[in-house]
Amino acid sequence: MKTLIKNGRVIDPATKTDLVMDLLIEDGKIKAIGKNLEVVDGKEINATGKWVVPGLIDLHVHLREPGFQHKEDILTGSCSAALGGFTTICCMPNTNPVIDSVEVVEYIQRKSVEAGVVNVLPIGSITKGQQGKELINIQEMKQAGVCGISEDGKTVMNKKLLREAMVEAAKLDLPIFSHCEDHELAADGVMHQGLLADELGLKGIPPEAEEIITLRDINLAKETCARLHLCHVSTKGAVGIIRTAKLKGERVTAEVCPHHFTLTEKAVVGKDPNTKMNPPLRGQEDLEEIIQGLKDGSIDVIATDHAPHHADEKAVGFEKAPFGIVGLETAVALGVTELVEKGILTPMELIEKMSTNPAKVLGLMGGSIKIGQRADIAIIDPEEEYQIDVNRLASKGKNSPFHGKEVKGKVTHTIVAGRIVVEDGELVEEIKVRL
Ligand SMILES: NC(=O)N[C@@H](CC(=O)O)C(=O)O
Ligand SMILES: [Zn+2]
Ligand SMILES: [Zn+2]
Repeated sequence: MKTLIKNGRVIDPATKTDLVMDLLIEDGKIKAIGKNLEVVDGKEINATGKWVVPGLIDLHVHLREPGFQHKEDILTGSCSAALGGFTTICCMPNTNPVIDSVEVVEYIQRKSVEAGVVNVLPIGSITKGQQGKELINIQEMKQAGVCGISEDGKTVMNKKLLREAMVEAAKLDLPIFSHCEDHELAADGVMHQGLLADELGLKGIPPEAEEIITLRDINLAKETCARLHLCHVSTKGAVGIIRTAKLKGERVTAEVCPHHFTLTEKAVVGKDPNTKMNPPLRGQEDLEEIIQGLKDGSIDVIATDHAPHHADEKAVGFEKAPFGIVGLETAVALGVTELVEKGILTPMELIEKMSTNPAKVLGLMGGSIKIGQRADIAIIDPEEEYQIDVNRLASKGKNSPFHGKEVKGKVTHTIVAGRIVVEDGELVEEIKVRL
């Protein structure tokens, strides 16, 4: 099977390539890159005016299976990822059962291979059942194939236990994905703490809840030589802490989510439960610092924190609704619209944060376009304008604050190991029929 992508703007941050070229895929691998390539017995994709980029990698996805398939399952989540241009996704362990055993890791691996859409890499929990009491068997989980460990949704509040986990993870060279939230300070807050929360009569989550744990985890990682990756950074102070740590040469990486560089707490005014997520939408100064962090490299990665919930679960009012919004199918559009169009990041910098840097965090090949490598590729039309419509998402979750938003930038093709899974902005027929 051969596929020739003609005349696309090939953007590869790994080799600093940004040139209009052709790309030939053969037997699942990148066979050639250059001008005027031809194929006699294959498929041709006209990519004129489009970006041809390494398949996007999302370090932060909630697939909800096992246990919460009414919110999402491995197949629908994988389809949502493919439509978003992602060829590899890492799934968080807050499932039921939690990803704390080899059986659950193998279940997810089997189901994602059966789904056959994108690469799915499970993230193990740090403690058994995410109960914060007893460490999982990290070595056994690494052997089973987890790409990292995380307590996402929670923080390991016991510092000694976390330190032990870091020591073990460092030995195994396994990254720790840290959800930074001091449980006592965040308590029963539902939005960013401040004047607006007071006005709306809603309990606030103070920025210090994130910053104290960010600092704690950086300190522990420094001492244990653990590979620390900070999830969904949302505050000005946290960006500052990360910047300082990096200046001191500490080995820490950090991600932000599209909603945190697009919206502020002002979006919460109508108390739409689809503006409720953890960490919450913050203030204008926080958003500006996140953008500065993206620009100056303090923030390495853009991850979605795709957190689907059922409409009925969200329809119980802002205060009671669960935290989380979907993100896989809107990330590229928000990146193009909010960052590239506004001159904050170049197209190459955007792709670096959505593919090359996530691959580095995982210590994986990929995140680049090199001859001989597995052909995980996305094609993006940066000029296509449209309105986000949650009813068209492949995800079971329709919980997005971006319904109706005018955006620019659409994923037209996603190719996983040489196989086209998304074509002209839609899942290919053989996958669609299984939904
Ligand atoms: N981000 C969220 O608001 N929710 C996530 C948990 C998390 O990422 O902390 C979820 O699992 O729903
Ligand atoms: Zn989290
Ligand atoms: Zn999460």
